[in-house]
Amino acid sequence: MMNMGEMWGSLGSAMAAIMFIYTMYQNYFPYELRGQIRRYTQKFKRYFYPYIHISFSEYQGDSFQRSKAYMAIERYLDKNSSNQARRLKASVAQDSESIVLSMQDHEEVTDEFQGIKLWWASNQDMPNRQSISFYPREDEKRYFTVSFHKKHREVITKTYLKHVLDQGKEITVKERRRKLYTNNKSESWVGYRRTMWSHITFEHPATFDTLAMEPKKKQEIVDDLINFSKAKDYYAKVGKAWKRGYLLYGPPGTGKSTMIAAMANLLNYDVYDLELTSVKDNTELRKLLIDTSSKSIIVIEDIDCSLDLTGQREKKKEKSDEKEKDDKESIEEKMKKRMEDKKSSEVTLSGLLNFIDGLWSACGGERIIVFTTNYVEKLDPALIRRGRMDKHIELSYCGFEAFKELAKIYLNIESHDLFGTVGKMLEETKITPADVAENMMPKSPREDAEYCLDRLVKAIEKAKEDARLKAEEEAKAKKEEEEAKAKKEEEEEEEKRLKAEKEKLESTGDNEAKSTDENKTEEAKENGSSGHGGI
Ligand SMILES: Nc1ncnc2c1ncn2[C@@H]1O[C@H](COP(=O)(O)OP(=O)(O)OP(=O)(O)O)[C@@H](O)[C@H]1O
Ligand SMILES: [Mg+2]
Repeated sequence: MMNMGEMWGSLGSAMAAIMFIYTMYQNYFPYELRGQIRRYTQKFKRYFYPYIHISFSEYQGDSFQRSKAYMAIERYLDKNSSNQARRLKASVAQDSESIVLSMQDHEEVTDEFQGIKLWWASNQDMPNRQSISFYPREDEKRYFTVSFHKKHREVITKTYLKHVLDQGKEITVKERRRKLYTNNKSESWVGYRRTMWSHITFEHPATFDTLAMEPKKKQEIVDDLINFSKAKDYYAKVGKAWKRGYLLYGPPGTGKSTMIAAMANLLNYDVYDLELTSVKDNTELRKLLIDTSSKSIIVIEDIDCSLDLTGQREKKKEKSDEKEKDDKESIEEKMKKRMEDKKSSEVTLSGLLNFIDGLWSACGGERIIVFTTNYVEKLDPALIRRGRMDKHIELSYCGFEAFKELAKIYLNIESHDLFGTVGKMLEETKITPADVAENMMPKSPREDAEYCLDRLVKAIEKAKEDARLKAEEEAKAKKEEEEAKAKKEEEEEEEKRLKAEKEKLESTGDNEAKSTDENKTEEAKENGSSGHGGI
């Protein structure tokens, strides 16, 4: 029989032996073999325990891209494992500024779902050191394994894994830096890297809080957007592609572009600013569309100028530009330019309609399409019918409600003696929120609320006066035009009258001459016959 002291002694030696083996294992055992050992231990375990293991590789098949599922699981586990795993690695995730902690290879963490316990392990297959590989994936075969009891197979495969992927994707979207894309001319689409779209980080500060418009209308738009972003299942149920079209229309400076930025910031979407004039034809348009990512806003600004159906602004501009260049450009150059212009404008209305609601637009899902225009009445009704452009939003001149919001944003005030005056003036005068904002923005610390409001009052007075003068000028021009028209009509009338008179005179002159001739002939006849008769 061992006494207590001996027992503690042998326990201590056993512990020391284990510690020794562990240290040897950690320090001297070849790293390459450790993974193998772990694998065999796992195999052994699997033999005895009724567990199911599902693994997700970092690279799938021949693809050079990391598997989306692997990346989603990585982000999901990062969030859930960093307080469980002991060995973590830190990195800066792509498109994100924050440091991401993720579990090291061969670490294991647990997760729980609807009361079911699961084990996630991150594994790495040992690289074959004998061969040198060009591709990273050949060298580092990483994969995640999830293990669970086989009685939960149904729940895990059908619900849990979807939950993990969705959550992972959501985390990625939340943490990423959003991008603002613009389309390149198709000449740069070839080569090693396809560059249909160029991008920069999207950092527009506009939000719906800083966008001044009638609060009720604003809330309605915000609700509409949030509703859309959460309605994946609803869209699937009713058999519609998960996209929504918004038409923003109104005069320049009323906040259309600002609203797009606010939409992107609200929903955390990327923005694709599509310049239609640099798209060659409908096929290119389709290619551009399928190269956009999900959770994005595709914007076509000034749609009335982009297509051939209208095109006032662009054409006017081109005409005046052309006039200036007229002397400098040779005829050949002009011809060449015209040919190019023609070539570059082959996007048709039907092409655009297909772009919006054709089959391709359903690929990828969760997209918002926004058109902006200053002249809604010029657009083809087919383009803006509901279903294509589901929501029409008018952004108009600054009303009192919008003014109050701007005063709060720019001057941090909710009331002032001058509010009444401004309110009354805004009812009578058309001034854009851009002008109101500009006048209310303090340009130096000395410019307080009173000073800025005073400046605004003067600006509205000036706008009113300008509008009055413009109206007067227009009325004068109209009157002059009408007078000129009336005068011209009068002159034409007079001319007609004179012509008719002349014709009448001529015809009477002719008749008289004719009748004189006839009389003479008659007389001659008579004389002749009497003469003859007299012989
Ligand atoms: N409703 C608004 N609330 C807050 N700021 C506004 C609003 N409307 C315009 N602004 C300000 O005016 C500036 C111009 O607005 P924006 O570019 O959005 O006008 P727009 O309607 O897109 O004009 P355009 O038709 O010429 O493109 C913005 O920088 C913004 O600060
Ligand atoms: Mg704009």
